[in-house]
Formats: sequence, C-alpha cells, structure tokens
Amino acid sequence: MARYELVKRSVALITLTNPPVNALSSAVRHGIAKTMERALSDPKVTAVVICGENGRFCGGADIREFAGPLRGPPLVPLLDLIEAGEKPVVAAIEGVALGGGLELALVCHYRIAHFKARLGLPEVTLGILPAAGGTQRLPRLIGIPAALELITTGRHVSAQEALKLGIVDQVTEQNACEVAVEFALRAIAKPLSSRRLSSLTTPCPPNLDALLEAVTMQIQKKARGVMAPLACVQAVRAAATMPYSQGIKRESELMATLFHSGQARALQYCFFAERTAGKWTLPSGAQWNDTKPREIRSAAVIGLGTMGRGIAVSLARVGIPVIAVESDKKLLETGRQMVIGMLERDAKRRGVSASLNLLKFTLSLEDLKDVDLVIEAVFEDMALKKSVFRELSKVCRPATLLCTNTSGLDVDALAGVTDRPQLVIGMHFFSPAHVMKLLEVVCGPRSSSETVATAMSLGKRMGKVSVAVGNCPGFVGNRMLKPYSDQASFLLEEGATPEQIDKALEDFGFAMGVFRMSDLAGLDVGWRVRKESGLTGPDVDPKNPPRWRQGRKYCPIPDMVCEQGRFGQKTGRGWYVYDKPGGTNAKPDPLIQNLLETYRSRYGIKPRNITDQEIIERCLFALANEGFRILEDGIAARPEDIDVIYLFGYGFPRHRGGPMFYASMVGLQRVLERLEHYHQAHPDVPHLEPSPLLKKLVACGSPPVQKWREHIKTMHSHL
Ligand SMILES: CCCCCCCCCCCCC[C@H](O)CC(=O)SCCNC(=O)CCNC(=O)[C@H](O)C(C)(C)COP(=O)(O)OP(=O)(O)OC[C@H]1O[C@@H](n2cnc3c(N)ncnc32)[C@H](O)[C@@H]1OP(=O)(O)O
Repeated sequence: MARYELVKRSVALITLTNPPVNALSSAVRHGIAKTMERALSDPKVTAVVICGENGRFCGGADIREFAGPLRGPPLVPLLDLIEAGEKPVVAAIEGVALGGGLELALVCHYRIAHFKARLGLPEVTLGILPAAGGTQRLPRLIGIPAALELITTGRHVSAQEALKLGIVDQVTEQNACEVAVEFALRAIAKPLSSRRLSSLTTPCPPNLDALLEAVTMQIQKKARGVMAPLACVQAVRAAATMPYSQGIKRESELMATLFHSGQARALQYCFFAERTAGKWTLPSGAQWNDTKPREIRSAAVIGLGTMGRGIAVSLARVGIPVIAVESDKKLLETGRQMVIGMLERDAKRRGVSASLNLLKFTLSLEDLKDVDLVIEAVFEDMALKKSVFRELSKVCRPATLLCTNTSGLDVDALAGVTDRPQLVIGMHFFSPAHVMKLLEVVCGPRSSSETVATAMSLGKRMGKVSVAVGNCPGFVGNRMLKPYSDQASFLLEEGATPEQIDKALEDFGFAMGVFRMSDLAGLDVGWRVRKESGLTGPDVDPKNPPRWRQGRKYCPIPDMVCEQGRFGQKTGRGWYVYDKPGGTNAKPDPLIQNLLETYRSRYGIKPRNITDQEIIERCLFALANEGFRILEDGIAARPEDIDVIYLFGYGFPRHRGGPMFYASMVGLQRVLERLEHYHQAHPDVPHLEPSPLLKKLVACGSPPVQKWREHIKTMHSHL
C-alpha cells in the first residue's frame, strides 16, 4: 500500500498505492510507517519524496473505516514521526490533497503542487474535524483567518490559491514528482527546524475574539444545530491560544465528541449515498457500468418559462449548443433576454466568458430536426405536452431522444404518442434549474437502457446529482411531498399556525419550513394541479362533504388561501405577508390567523396546543412512510436514492441524512409506534397508516438502512 524506490541514488520515493484516491486506510498507514522507517534509517537516503499513485496524492482518511473499530497504526504519531525526521521530506501533490491527505502534506517539510491539484480540509462536511494535526498546523502556516475559513467550510482551494495562501511552496505544470525530487536534492543541506509547523508560533490577529465570535455567529445562522463547524472554531482557537502540545490534545478531545455522533454518521452516509445514487440498474439487468450513453452534441429546449430558461443555461454553460423554442414572438424575445442575462451573470461569477454563441432561438419546431436531444419544458398540461411530443416525433430525426421536464405527469403516456417510446424519458429538473443540483431521471417502462444511460450521463455533465426513478404520479420527490404538506395543513386545522410549523421544521434543520417554501414556489401551481385532479373547483360535486375528497380526508385551507389571490411571495401575500410583491421578508399575517379561526369555528374544531414534537413526527414520519411505499412499489431502487433526492431537491438537512436515514436513526420501531398512534387518532388519513415495508423491517429487527434492499421484494420493479 506504499511503494518504496530509491531515485537519483539518494532520494527515497514513497508512493501511496490505494486506488482510487489513495485513502489512508490501515494498510496504507502501515505502508507509510514501514517505508518512512526504512528511508530514515538508510544512510544512502538523504531526502524523501511522498506522492500518490495515478496522479492523486491522497483523498484523506479512509472514511469507510470510521464505521468499525479503529485498527492499524494511528495517524497522529505517524505524522509526528515524519515531521520530526532529520531528512527533508517533500510532498508531491497531484490531483488532490484532502483531509488527512493535506495533513500528511503539512508534516512534510516542503510541498510542491501540480497546477491542477486541489487542496482542502473537508472533514467538517463529514461531521468531524481535521484530527491529525490539521487544526493546529494550518493556522501556524497561513494564519488564523484563512485557516478558520478553510477548516470551517471544508472548501477546496486550487494549487494557485494554495500558493498565494502559503500552503504550498511551488506550483508546477510539469510532473510534480520529478520536480519534488529535484527540490528535495536542493533541500538536503538546509535546516529543517523552521519547516516543522508544530514548532512555529501561530500568527495571531489582534481581534481574535471578535473574529471567532463573528464566525461562530455566521455558522449558527447558516448551519443551525450543526456541531462540527463550531467544534472547528474551538480547535482553531486552541491553535491561537495554546502551545502545540496542548492544542493537539484539544483537537483530539473535540474530535472525540464528534466522531461517533449521529451528525457525523448522517453526513458520512450522505457522502456515500450521493455516490451510490449514480449506480442505476434496470429490471432488464442493464446497469450504469455496462451501458454506453450516447454522445450529446446538440440539444433543444421547448418552452422558455422559469424551468426552460434554467435548463437552457445549464446546457450552454457546459458547452452544448442549444436551440430554444417558444410559441410566440413576445415570449421568445423575453426568454432570449433572460437566458442571455443569466448566462452572462453565471459566466461572470465563474470568471469565464459567456458561451452566447451556443444559443439559438426560434419559433419553429422544424428547426429541431437535427438535434441529438430535446427537453420539453412547456406548461404542466398533459394535452399540451402530448401535442408537443406528437409534433417532435414528426420533425426530429428518428435517433433524437425526447425528454420531458414534467414534475409528475405520466412519462409513458407521452412516450405512447411518439414513434420512438424507447427514446422517451423524464428529466425532472428542480427550480431554478441552473442552480439546483438535483435531476430525477424518470425511466418509463419503455425507456431503453441507452436512453437512461444518456440522460444520467448528461445530468452528470451538467453538474447535477442524477437519480434514476420509476414512473408514477409525482415520481419520488413530489409524491412524498404530498403526505408531508397534507400533515402540515391538517395541523393548521387542529390549532397550529404556519409560523409555528415552519419554526419547528427550521429548528429541525430545514432552510425553510413548508409554508415559507410554498410561498417561495408559488401557491397557484399546486392549486391548479388540485383543480385539474378534481380535488377543488367547480368539478367538485356540491354534495361532497366539505373536508372529504376522493374517499379520504381533505383540507381545503390551501385552496381558500389561493381563492383570495394569495399566491405567495410573487403577489406579496400567501401564508405570510411581504412588504411588496416579490418581497422576501415573511411576516405572520393576522388575516391568515383570522381565516384559520373562522374555518375552525365553521367546522366546530376546538383548537388545541400542538407540540413541536408532534409537528416533526407527523410531517416527517408521514414523509418517510411514503418513502417506504415508494421502495415497495419499486419506484426508487434504494433508500439512498430517496435521501439524495430530498437532500438536493427539497432542502432536507444534510446532518440528518435524508428522510429514510433519519427514520433509521430515530429507530424504525419508534417510527412505527408513532405512526400507529397518529393513525389511530386520524383513521381517515391513509398516509399515516404504517407501510407494510416498515412493519416488515421492524419485524426483521430494524436492519441498518444500507441493508433494507435485501428485504424489499417488489412484485414489479420500475427500475
Ligand atoms: C472516543 C472516540 C475517539 C475517536 C477518535 C478517532 C480518531 C481517528 C483518527 C482520525 C484522524 C483524522 C484524519 C483526517 O483528519 C480525517 C479525514 O481525512 S476524513 C476524509 C477527508 N477527505 C474527504 O472528505 C475527501 C472525500 N473524497 C472526495 O471528496 C472525492 O472522492 C475526491 C477525492 C475529490 C475524488 O472525487 P471523484 O474523482 O469524483 O471520485 P469519487 O468521489 O466518485 O470517489 C471515487 C471512489 O472513492 C471513494 N472515496 C473517495 N474518498 C474516499 C475516502 N476518503 N475514504 C474512502 N473512500 C473514498 C468514493 O466513495 C468512491 O467510491 P465508489 O463509489 O467508487 O465505491
């Protein structure tokens, strides 16, 4: 796991060999210990270079090892040994030096980085802190403010920025190993004492307390309830106020508080879940690693509303020529200006030039005859979408992939009106599409494996986290949202207020509660869908009981809010009131309070005190319960896929791991008991009835989330 060679007759070259990222597994640590000992004791060796195989220095500690008992040589004494050695050690950083990888580089006496390398201490994103001296050595090297920023955010820096900050000594466009060997030969005669970071005094800013306080407040605001960044601040404080020997003890104590925490487990689960999600399999057996995607050299977007504009920008900024289509001149011109503006702002932010030459705008579908792929993003209306797909089927060449950005309509029904159902697939982007990372790739029963592979790979190229899901109303994300938001509405009936429910959800960790989020998204969208599905509006039979629709309990309060023209932020009024249309400062509205009181008295509902615990349990357990049903139905292949959808598409707090992981952390037995309890109290709400899969998992002893798949025997997998 660490190769040893003697080069240039006197330089020991140690290469970490643990693909794909040369993580510091127990075997690698063992390898480093052995090879370093050999280098330090061999009189022929005058200097040492450490590098990583396959152009990657080191991706840090092996995160998979954190779940089991700690084995092998501990990292801290091993790194101390390298730093204390009497022979100069040079790190040759190619690819990445992250976490423990950067900590390894920091104990080397010199660091040479390839110009494409990225460096950072991302431990905070895994719910822990850099505990192999990183919180103590980095501040000594680059000062408190810069170290604090890097350690508390986990941000990666480029080699050029690392040079500016003083993290590396040289950046090279040549082979970093060869440059490091030459560098090491020149370093032989130089004294090492000033190169041992642990022996330096931390340069301390005069306003240390104010700085730490400001960063703490920023963290508490941005990452409410998240422990690791606060522990990082404390560790950096120790670097500023304590000698190294005490600081390193403090670092280790703080790590001990984080290491086995639920937040660390959740965040590490998220890291792997995100990677698992890309590995799709279809019922035919075709899967991610045996199906070649088609190359997409040109694309078209139909409809330049909010979604279409974001999709066009996402395609153009990764170099794909896009033809954008609208139905009339005025809409086309507005869309054109908006897309160009968005692309220019995006390019400015990224410091690149805007690829405006890749965009074409047209009123005619005929212009799409030669494109490789079309994404339809017209109004959410089945008849309209069908007519677009019929037309596309006529004008596009037979090999063109036809994708729909529907957020919940039947993808197979659209495939059915075309001459190529195997080339039809859903690409469900989230708004704003050029910002949100999630893409649900909706596989219809007739979508070919090549079509799935192409949509997944295009998503990746666009920088999205793509998750393959089956075709059912609302797919995964929006199907689960219904029981969640229904519970919030029922809680309003029973005595809660929008602000109380939102606060409970925001305290749990959501960036926005359900009502603030609906105000942002626009309340009219859901209202239109409810009208179209006969849940409200003139189509409802007047003999229908007022709080009962389609055989189950129904809460009409959201419809009543819309009937008053309150569509959310854009109209300046929704569940909250805003200072102006488009305003973002949400204030509780006495008119909503009034509406709720009138409603309750009309239906003889006596309001009761509702606890935050009940709000969280009813909203989130109903959400997870639908997730179990989705797994049973074969609409999502794994709980990790559902969690990734909720993390990237719906703002589920990452330190809670996603709805399915959260349910497993609470304990499936407890989730089952609480759902049974709430279902008994509300027998007319089917979403509260525990799903058969949840019951089965509890009966099997509540296995960890990674093992649920073994218990899911779907009659018919859609994936
Ligand atoms: C009382 C109790 C007290 C307990 C105290 C215990 C103390 C223990 C001592 C701790 C010492 C601390 C050491 C250190 O401070 C801690 C760390 O280093 S944590 C790790 C930090 N590193 C990272 O966060 C980097 C994570 N990786 C990435 O960001 C990316 O993978 C990458 C390196 C940028 C590469 O990106 P890509 O090229 O896109 O490739 P993938 O992301 O798809 O990854 C490929 C493959 O590799 C797996 N993988 C990546 N990194 C790691 C890793 N660090 N450990 C394990 N596995 C890793 C990844 O999952 C992919 O796997 P695949 O999906 O292919 O199976």
